[in-house]
Amino acid sequence: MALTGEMLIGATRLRGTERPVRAINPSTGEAMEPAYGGGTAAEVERACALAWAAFDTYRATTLEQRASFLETVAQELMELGDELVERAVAESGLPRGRIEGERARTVGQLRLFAQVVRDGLWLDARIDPALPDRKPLPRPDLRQRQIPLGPVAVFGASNFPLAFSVAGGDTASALAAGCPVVVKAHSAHPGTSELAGRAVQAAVRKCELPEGVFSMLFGAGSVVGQGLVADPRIKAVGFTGSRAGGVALMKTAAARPEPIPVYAEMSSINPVFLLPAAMKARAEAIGKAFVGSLTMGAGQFCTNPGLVLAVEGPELDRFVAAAAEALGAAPAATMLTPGILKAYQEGVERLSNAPKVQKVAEGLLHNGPTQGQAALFMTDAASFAADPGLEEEVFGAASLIIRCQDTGTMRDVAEKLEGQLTATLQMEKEDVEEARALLPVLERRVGRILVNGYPTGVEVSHAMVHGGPYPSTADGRSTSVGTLAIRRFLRPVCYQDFPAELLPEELRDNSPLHLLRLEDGKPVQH
Ligand SMILES: NC(=O)c1ccc[n+]([C@@H]2O[C@H](COP(=O)([O-])OP(=O)(O)OC[C@H]3O[C@@H](n4cnc5c(N)ncnc54)[C@H](O)[C@@H]3O)[C@@H](O)[C@H]2O)c1
Ligand SMILES: O=CCCC(=O)C(=O)O
Repeated sequence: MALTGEMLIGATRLRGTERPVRAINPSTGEAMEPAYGGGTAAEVERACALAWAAFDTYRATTLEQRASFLETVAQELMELGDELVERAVAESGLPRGRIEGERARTVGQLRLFAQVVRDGLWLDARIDPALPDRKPLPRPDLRQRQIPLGPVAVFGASNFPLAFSVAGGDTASALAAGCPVVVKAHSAHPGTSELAGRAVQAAVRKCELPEGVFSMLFGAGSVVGQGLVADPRIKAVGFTGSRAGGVALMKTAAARPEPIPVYAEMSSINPVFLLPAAMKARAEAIGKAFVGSLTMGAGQFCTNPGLVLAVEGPELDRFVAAAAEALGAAPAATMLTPGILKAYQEGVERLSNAPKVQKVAEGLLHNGPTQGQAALFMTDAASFAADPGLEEEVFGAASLIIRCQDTGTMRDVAEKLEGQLTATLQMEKEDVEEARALLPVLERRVGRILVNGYPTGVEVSHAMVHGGPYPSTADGRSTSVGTLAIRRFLRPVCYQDFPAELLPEELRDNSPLHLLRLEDGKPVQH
């Protein structure tokens, strides 16, 4: 498919007139064709108007129609074949195997949401039958279901050009909920975005849905991004990126005459707690595996383990020696964009110059135009507490070890950490009491707690939580990965004393949908 450099507004394609961007191949430094002109307020207006016009028709689609639409998007993505993979590799600098895995994850999550839509549990149908004879007051007939919020603005993320981008998790969950989507494509991978966007556009056409179910705009965050979030027809936002970007969108959304939810996934340093018996038993193995997780994808994961806590002593020395050896052999890796490399280098510089922080290892020297060199630092708990800057995410393969006097100090540090996506415990049976004591602190601070694993590599499933308290996300009550992500784009409506013919199918006494419903407080399968 020839790339055109055009935006997708409903069923049409349109060249943007604002300053064009070209993708830079980060492996070679070369600018790639075609140029992508940016959108203006007029295109934001058109995409939002179409999305709003499509909303009532789209949300009225049957469960089967909507599920089959999601499956068609997955199919269209797969039919792009190698072209999608090659373009994503070229635009991101990520290896082919990683992009192929990401494509499988992307189509897998679309198909998983299709199953979720079909089973209808997300409608959360509830019926409290009328109690006309109840004293002192009768109870009315009350029936509740979830409905979609309305059009959603989705910001493609730079670091997952497929799974967190145009047809990624935010788009899949919003479409599953019944919300039209307007994507603000990320300028780092415009060609990948065009291909994925055209796959979604083709699926809309094939499934005979209203054209406004999906649009995709290129352009500046200040024009297209801000314009979308401020538009009164947009009712929610999905975002993965920088803390500054996410916070700017939260402010715009909160300042609207009608504020809307922003589900922004921003910054997390994902602490790893090395408990004493685990360190005694396998400090070297932990050190080596930790470096594998730290350097995966040039460290450009929001789940990257950027902080390690352990009790000082010979076991920690063994861990540091093993990690330093592994890191010392880690090749420099291509980062997504020159801007992301620069931010990473500045972060490493900041840690290198911080008083009481010691560099314990660095990866192999870079030899490409956009390559980042891994780095490992160490400090003590008091110095960490004294310098809030040490807690800032360094997006890339850099991590900071905190030497603690004892496990109580590890808990004290945990207690003061900002909200995180994940926390990891490396532990043995003998560490159970220490882990038990840490658990309440971690539950208050993070969205996912892992034992004897590493946080990178998020499973797309029903029980997954990829979220956490601020600033890891804007709203810690949600997840952006896994089927629970659909809830972000829904809200409950209650129908009181409705005649049967006016009720939605899922709430009728003899519903043809055969859903599991909560009837008078009890689950009933029809
Ligand atoms: N935690 C994570 O998962 C994660 C992922 C990617 C990037 N980052 C961080 O973000 C930095 C920059 O990377 P990036 O370009 O991917 O993220 P970014 O936040 O700068 O941009 C993401 C998207 O948001 C838009 N945007 C940014 N600021 C905006 C604003 N004020 N108003 C409206 N729209 C705005 C951009 O145009 C882009 O489309 C990285 O160096 C890294 O620190 C973090
Ligand atoms: O970068 C954010 C997402 C991380 C992720 O999905 C993973 O670790 O698999």
